[in-house]
Amino acid sequence: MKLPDKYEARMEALLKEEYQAYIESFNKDRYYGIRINTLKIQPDVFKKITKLKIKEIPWAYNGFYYDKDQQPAKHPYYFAGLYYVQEPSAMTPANFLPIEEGDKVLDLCAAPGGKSTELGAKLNGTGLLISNDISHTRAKALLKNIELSGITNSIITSEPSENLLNHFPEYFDKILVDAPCSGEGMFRKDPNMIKSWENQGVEYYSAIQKDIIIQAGKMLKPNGLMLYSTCTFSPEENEEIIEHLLKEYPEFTIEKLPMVEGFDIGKPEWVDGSEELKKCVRLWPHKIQGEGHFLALLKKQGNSNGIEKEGYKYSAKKKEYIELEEFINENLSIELDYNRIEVIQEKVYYLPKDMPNVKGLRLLRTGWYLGEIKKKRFEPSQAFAMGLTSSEAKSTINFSINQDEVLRYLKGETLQVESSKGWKLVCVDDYPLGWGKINNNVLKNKYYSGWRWM
Ligand SMILES: C[S@@+](CC[C@H](N)C(=O)[O-])C[C@H]1O[C@@H](n2cnc3c(N)ncnc32)[C@H](O)[C@@H]1O
Repeated sequence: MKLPDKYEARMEALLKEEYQAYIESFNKDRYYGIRINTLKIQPDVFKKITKLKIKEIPWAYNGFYYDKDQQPAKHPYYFAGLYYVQEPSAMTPANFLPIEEGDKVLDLCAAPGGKSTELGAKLNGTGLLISNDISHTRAKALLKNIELSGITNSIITSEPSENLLNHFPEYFDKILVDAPCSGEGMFRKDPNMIKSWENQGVEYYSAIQKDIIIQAGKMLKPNGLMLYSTCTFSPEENEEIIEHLLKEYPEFTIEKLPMVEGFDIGKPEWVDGSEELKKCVRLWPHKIQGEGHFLALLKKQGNSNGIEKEGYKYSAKKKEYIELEEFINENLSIELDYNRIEVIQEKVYYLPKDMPNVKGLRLLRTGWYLGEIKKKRFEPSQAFAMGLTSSEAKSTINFSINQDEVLRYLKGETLQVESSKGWKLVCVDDYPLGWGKINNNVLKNKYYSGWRWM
């Protein structure tokens, strides 16, 4: 791999005697990982049911390496949302941000959702997750991953950080800023990053990151925690950004992060910064089995309770959702708080508890999209299926992983299945994949066409 001369010279000047080991890491293979979605399955249970050859990642209790000749994204368990395919080092930011159930969490730069899906799993259906990305196109991929993971308490926005700040000053308990960066830590994984580094380098991103971290800081409640991460090495995008926050905002302190074997500390000497920066963490491809990353956990000191935002005015009217209620009574054993239902142009959503007022924001999703009312009938959505467990459905079609019907279902085929008439939650080994409707032992396939197995 040919790295830009300018880049090599910078890295040599920074790394000195370590530089050779760093450069040699480019001759080795990159590492591949999956992260288990604990909303759906625990890692020890997954280990028992999977045929993938996997090995624990030391810094992520739910992360596993897999061999590169395997294709985990081409497996029905992936379609059931049991795991997310993620570069191993990229598992650190969401794993190291201590989320507690009930927290209000912001993932500011969230697409395509590698970290949001873990934050949502840690919330375990409680609190609120706002996942945002300035890019509308990338936010659509985020939406898919949130839905596939079965996260039901999230709001997906597509806004620049300053707009979010206008809505949410001192509102969040936890914030993840996985900042846009020059991507130096991903050169081995994705050589296309080199071109983009040459086009928009370190200084371009450093200026953006300085704005973003200050805006994020203002959205954090006193006593809240914010994790800043990048997948790049340049001090201008890492220690310098943290130093900038501490100068502008002396209420912030750097908190210690777990140090796993091979992790390196922050480098104050690279930015003429305070010794505190040593509490930041650096991941290097020549020291660990993963790509490059930078992490800093920041606490905002203070003792107010933050600024409570005006709550959302739930306005559910029974006549709007009567078909949904009928569908649930007939097919499911779940209890919904019907006050939280919202119907917009026949589309039915289950809004998060403690939903904030989001008027004026560009929204891709508010809460759990349950389905559509079509001709006085409720038609459940793919996202509804993904947020359920098999035991919550009164009637399922449960295929075992070895049955060829699983792939045929995921490809959208109509299947012959002996079963009673009506809606069925179609599952693989008891994990929901989507909906089907039986009539005369024929399963009409309701798997969302945009997600089909190709
Ligand atoms: C490193 S990527 C995020 C990856 C993501 N956290 C994940 O794990 O899948 C950075 C993201 O920041 C977004 N971004 C850039 N500028 C932004 C801004 N001002 N506000 C919010 N998002 C921004 C980009 O569109 C990009 O998707």
